[in-house]
Amino acid sequence: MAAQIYSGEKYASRRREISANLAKRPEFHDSKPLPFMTREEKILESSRKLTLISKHMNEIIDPSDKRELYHLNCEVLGIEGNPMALHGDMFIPALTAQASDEQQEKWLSRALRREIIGTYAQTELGHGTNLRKLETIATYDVDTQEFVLHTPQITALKWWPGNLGKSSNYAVVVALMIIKGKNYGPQTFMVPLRDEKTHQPLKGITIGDIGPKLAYNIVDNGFLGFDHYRIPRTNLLMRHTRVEPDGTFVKPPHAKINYSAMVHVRSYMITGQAIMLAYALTIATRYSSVRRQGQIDTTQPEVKVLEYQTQQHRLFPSIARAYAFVFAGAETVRLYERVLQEVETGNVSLMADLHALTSGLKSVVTHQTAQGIEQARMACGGHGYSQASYISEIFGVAVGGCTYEGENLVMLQQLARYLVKSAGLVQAGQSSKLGPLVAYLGAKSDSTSLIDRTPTPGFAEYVKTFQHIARKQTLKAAQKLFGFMEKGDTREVAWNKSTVELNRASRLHTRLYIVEAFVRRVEEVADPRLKEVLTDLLRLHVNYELLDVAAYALEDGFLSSSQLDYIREQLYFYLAKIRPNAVSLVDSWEFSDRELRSVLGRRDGNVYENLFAWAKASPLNKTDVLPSVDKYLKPLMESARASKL
Ligand SMILES: CC(C)(COP(=O)(O)OP(=O)(O)OC[C@H]1O[C@@H](n2cnc3c(N)ncnc32)[C@H](O)[C@@H]1OP(=O)(O)O)[C@@H](O)C(=O)NCCC(=O)NCCSC(=O)CCCCCCCCCCCCCCC(=O)O
Ligand SMILES: Cc1cc2nc3c(=O)[nH]c(=O)nc-3n(C[C@H](O)[C@H](O)[C@H](O)COP(=O)(O)OP(=O)(O)OC[C@H]3O[C@@H](n4cnc5c(N)ncnc54)[C@H](O)[C@@H]3O)c2cc1C
Repeated sequence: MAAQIYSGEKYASRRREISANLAKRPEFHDSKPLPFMTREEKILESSRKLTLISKHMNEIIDPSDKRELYHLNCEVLGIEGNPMALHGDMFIPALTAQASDEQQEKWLSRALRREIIGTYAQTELGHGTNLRKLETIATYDVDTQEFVLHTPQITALKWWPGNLGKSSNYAVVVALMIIKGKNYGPQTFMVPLRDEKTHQPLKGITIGDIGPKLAYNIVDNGFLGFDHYRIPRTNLLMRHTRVEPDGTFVKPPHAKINYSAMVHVRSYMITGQAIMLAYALTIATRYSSVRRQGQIDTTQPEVKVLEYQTQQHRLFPSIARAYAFVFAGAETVRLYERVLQEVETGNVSLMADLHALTSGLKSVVTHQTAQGIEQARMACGGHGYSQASYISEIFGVAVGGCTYEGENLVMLQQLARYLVKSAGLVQAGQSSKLGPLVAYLGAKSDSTSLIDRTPTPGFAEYVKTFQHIARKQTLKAAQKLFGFMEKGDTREVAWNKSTVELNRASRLHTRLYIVEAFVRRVEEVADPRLKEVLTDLLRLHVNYELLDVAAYALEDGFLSSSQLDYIREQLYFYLAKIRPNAVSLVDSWEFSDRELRSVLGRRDGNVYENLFAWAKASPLNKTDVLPSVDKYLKPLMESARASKL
């Protein structure tokens, strides 16, 4: 099953080898539990381990293999980030996709060797979503052939970029490019921030950390201001865009090619989110198979809480989602790598499809992942609330994905633009022009679903029902938009009046895609035992997801209430059928205890002994009487007692 999750036996067994290697190297392990450390201690500890990784990487992984590096980072550094998180996640991808060969020779090679540390500085105090209104300006000075970076007001300060505050000495900075008074929109520049020897900020640079956050606190998200700070013309990243010495602007082959680092993260983060969801579910499912509370049959002993249907309903649909997301994530990464290669040859035709797909997936997956992690926390009762479970940290890190790389409700609208265009083609009788991701929009729907009406061994009837729902909502939302425009609203006003419905269409389209990705993967599985288990999980998934959106199919009679009853019964049937495999389904992700960092979710299942040992290790328990008690509480109680006398 691990080979299914990790897209092949090769990587699944490499993960095992890497974990086994690390198990024998205590210097790579956390020196104490992360929840007991201050932010400063965590950053120091993470830097220590990062240095070890850099020194010994070649002994443990193939450094050219991104997935091996990712696994090494998960095991050793964990999810709370590290001082070079953005270096790998965005700085290198930005240089790879946007720097010219010459620039790559100069900077990318140094970045890969970790001679320099970089980040991606785009968001500002005043603007994150609306990139066209960024306020940092890069004005071209023809005389000196330099760009002058400047922060004209407080809202123009870069704000949020990961590892900008303290760790990075370079950044790919996004700024509005002004040449001879003309604004050429957001462009990307390679900018030195700190002296390479002393790490002191360079003259003209104001820089620092923005303070603690909900989670992800090992990362020093930072602020950055420029005071007429000069960089050479050749620091504009020039793989696709160019500015000649005389200030002539050479347009890229696609207007949004500079957004590639964002598309990179959106493509990869689907897998990252699936893994975080699977972390929380591993913890909660293992714990639920140890925790005994209450009886189902009063003549019998107390049961494991995993026997309760409500507990199964709380956890198993999310287990199915984690599998669905990891399968969909593998597809987005493949598409991203393909688009990257095609762009190299000047073919930008798939950029819009990739952007639409990743915008939708990013939004739906992060939202459902956060929901699933929070349910996993609640499934652990009181102990879920303790940081010993580590689920609150997993939630905090994962939920950041709803905001970063484009706020979810904004990114759903990006997909909606694509869907509306497609709906326009359908309306104009040009369905043959629809791309493969939206071809279903042009197909004719049956009048009713055949679920429970015809013997259906496969998933075709379910897929058709999801298609019907997504198609109906897309065409309806587009019609609403066109209707407002026909009545005289500008497109922008009409768009704003239709966005709730448009975003619903985007979600339904994306949920259809996730179901289809799951079906595609299950159909490929050759081993009959694995196929059976995955088919059960997929059955659970389609019934659960369909119930969740059933209103759309009920309102036009595509599904009847008796079909809905059938879907419900199927859901309950598969909850029970999956129960014996539940622990194996989470164990198949093969997370080591080191990687999970959860006292509650350890493989040995010794929950109570482990919790007690953890509590005893709490720094507060080093002394029996805390200084705060001596200083305040004792005098308080003493004076209360004295006043009573
Ligand atoms: C897209 C915007 C919202 C709007 O941009 P514009 O205003 O410029 O565009 P328009 O809305 O007018 O649209 C015009 C047109 O362009 C199309 N478009 C837009 N973007 C793209 C694109 N990227 N590609 C192609 N086309 C694009 C759009 O569709 C329109 O087309 P039509 O006219 O034809 O309809 C934009 O402003 C925007 O993107 N805003 C969001 C800003 C944002 O995302 N900021 C991100 C900042 S960086 C950040 O947040 C970093 C966080 C990093 C955290 C690190 C975590 C990493 C986790 C990694 C996990 C790895 C796991 C690996 C696992 C493994 O390996 O196994
Ligand atoms: C953990 C974390 C890490 C980050 N790392 C980086 C980084 O490394 N580099 C970097 O540059 N940035 C980074 N960011 C910033 C991040 O990319 C932005 O915060 C994000 O893109 C959202 O933009 P915003 O903050 O401007 O939100 P806003 O756009 O202000 O959103 C506020 C609300 O307004 C709504 N809204 C905004 N515009 C519209 C619209 N057009 N239509 C409808 N509703 C709208 C949103 O839906 C939301 O409800 C990070 C953020 C976080 C939380």
